[in-house]
Amino acid sequence: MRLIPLKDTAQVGKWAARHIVQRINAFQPTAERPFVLGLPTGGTPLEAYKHLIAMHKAGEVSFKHVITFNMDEYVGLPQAHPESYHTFMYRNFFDHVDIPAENINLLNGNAPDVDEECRQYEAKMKSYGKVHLFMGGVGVDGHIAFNEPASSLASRTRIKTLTEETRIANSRFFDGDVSQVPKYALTVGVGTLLDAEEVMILVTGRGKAQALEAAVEGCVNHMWTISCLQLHAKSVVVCDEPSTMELKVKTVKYFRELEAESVNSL
Ligand SMILES: O=P(O)(O)OC[C@H]1O[C@](O)(CO)[C@@H](O)[C@@H]1O
Repeated sequence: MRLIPLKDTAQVGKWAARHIVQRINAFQPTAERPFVLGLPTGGTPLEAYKHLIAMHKAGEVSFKHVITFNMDEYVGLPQAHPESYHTFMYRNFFDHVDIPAENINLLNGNAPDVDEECRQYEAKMKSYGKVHLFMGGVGVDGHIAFNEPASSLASRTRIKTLTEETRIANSRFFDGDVSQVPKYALTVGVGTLLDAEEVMILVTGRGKAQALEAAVEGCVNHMWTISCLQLHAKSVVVCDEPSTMELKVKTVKYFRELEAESVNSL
């Protein structure tokens, strides 16, 4: 695992965007051989999306031959709802870059048969071979995508019940009213994420400190599904200073020295 200890949210977003752009450009995608990118929603990746848009507008990257798969979507929320992950993605990213509509994949939380929807999503992902890079965030309770505590570390895309903690955390997007936050979501599984060639997780804010500790210093455990990163051959965690509050000083120092070149390049 790589841990990139940065100062603040702005640096985390910039580092993440630059990493994605480097990966896409090094891959030299074409229509026949597209780059497959997994994407999250939430407050954490907003800075990364802003930087990706800026880099696109500066001519540094094209998304013409990039296929995207989003991590998750609420169940039962109309697609056009301002807080659906569908709306989020178009508003914060897709509407501002050159990605063709047919390259965008989002789970349909209103599908008449959600199990079939999830099966088809996995099958479509597999049809491209693999996801080359999956970007994600982490929940306060350590969930990765919407794999809440005690999700199987072998899980695939499926419907999940959201915990009260997650619904309270996300109520900030629903006028602070928990009752408006959907109770269920469709989400890629932990196993789905582990199949990606590379997983990059962004962690910002004091509220995520315990989750970061579980990811980096804890044991692999289904109660903190973020800890699955320790099983991945190529995972990178990009974090800000407040989120490192629960890590040992020596852990942060170790990674700061190890990643000095990368951190100082910002
Ligand atoms: O970035 P936020 O808003 O704290 O959200 C955290 C988490 O919520 C989810 O976005 C739900 O998809 C998680 O995957 C994400 O990491």
